[in-house]
Amino acid sequence: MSLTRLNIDSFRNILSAKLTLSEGLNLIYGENGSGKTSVLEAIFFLGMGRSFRSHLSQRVINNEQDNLTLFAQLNTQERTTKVGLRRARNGDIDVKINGDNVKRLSTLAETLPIQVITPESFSLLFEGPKSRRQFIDWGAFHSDPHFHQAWAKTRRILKQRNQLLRNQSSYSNILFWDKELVRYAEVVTEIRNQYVDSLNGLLKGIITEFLPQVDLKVSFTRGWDSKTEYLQHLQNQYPRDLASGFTSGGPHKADLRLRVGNLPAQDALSRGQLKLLVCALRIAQGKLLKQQLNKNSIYLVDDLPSELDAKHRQLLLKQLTETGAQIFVTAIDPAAIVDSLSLPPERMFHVQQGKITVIE
Ligand SMILES: Nc1ncnc2c1ncn2[C@@H]1O[C@H](COP(=O)(O)OP(=O)(O)OP(=O)(O)O)[C@@H](O)[C@H]1O
Repeated sequence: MSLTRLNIDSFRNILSAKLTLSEGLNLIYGENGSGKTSVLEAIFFLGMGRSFRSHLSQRVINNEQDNLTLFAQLNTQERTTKVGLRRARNGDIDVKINGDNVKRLSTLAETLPIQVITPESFSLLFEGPKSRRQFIDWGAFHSDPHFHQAWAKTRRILKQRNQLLRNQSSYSNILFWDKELVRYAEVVTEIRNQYVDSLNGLLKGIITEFLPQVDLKVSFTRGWDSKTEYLQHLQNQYPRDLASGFTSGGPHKADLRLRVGNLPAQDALSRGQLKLLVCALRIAQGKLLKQQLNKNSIYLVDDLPSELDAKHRQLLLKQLTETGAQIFVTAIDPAAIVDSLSLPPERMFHVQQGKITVIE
């Protein structure tokens, strides 16, 4: 799976670009503020309907325009898919796949499995469990078609339950919802657990190459006491939940634990090593998707050279290219990437003040 064409209109400082892409490595280079990250962000926006940089989608629309439009042609072995997205400043969003309107944005995500590695990816390890949960859920979503609905139901019921708690409802009123909650929470937890298990196998090999001295342990915690059935847990916690107005334990508290020896990974590793760990996790996800569904991810790697020495830059590029995935990397100095590759990148783009030229 790869993007063969990408049209960007009115996205950040890119007014108009029509790009023919390589199915292998695409290098995007240019000065600070030229628009390199915006190209990656546009691809992500097309796949996810949102930005990886800003929660406010209207920020990505060019300041002088009212709408942005993105279009891509996606090739798999079997077919060509055309994906288009238009986002207006008033919040309206139109998504089309092969000319047909698409209602659920998850349809887009299924079509485009995108992996992002940015300098902010460290948040995967630092920013509490939410981003680690999102990491697991990226894989759970792609590896099991039941995940999306079960997780959406779980969140809906949790919201309902919290409302009842805030209304001081008796447990007999809440019990009905708890039984429903348990049904979906078990599906979510089982898929997540299996996913982390499968990932672990692949991760070991990658870590051995990237961080050979590091004794990394990755484990999944489901979000409530490991020895108690969820229904029992909810019942036990009811008085406390009633006082806080919030369901304290459950799949909304699941986490991925990353430990080196006896320490959390972020306390044991340097910044460069953390970057490699994040890359290893993302590469393992891509490899697993390929193994499970024969689907390639698309990698967006912003500012690849930063924090890495030449040897690790080389290793990372080698591992990324070995996934067989389409890769977009940005760098200020193209030599930092070109010199780390045995073959030149398949395509190079130079970005200057939002204008993109292909380097032949
Ligand atoms: N909505 C917008 N409309 C117009 N220009 C914008 C908008 N949002 C951001 N910009 C500008 O777009 C430019 C592109 O920024 P971008 O982050 O893509 O650059 P970059 O090449 O990745 O830079 P760096 O190397 O510093 O990370 C910035 O100069 C920014 O000020």
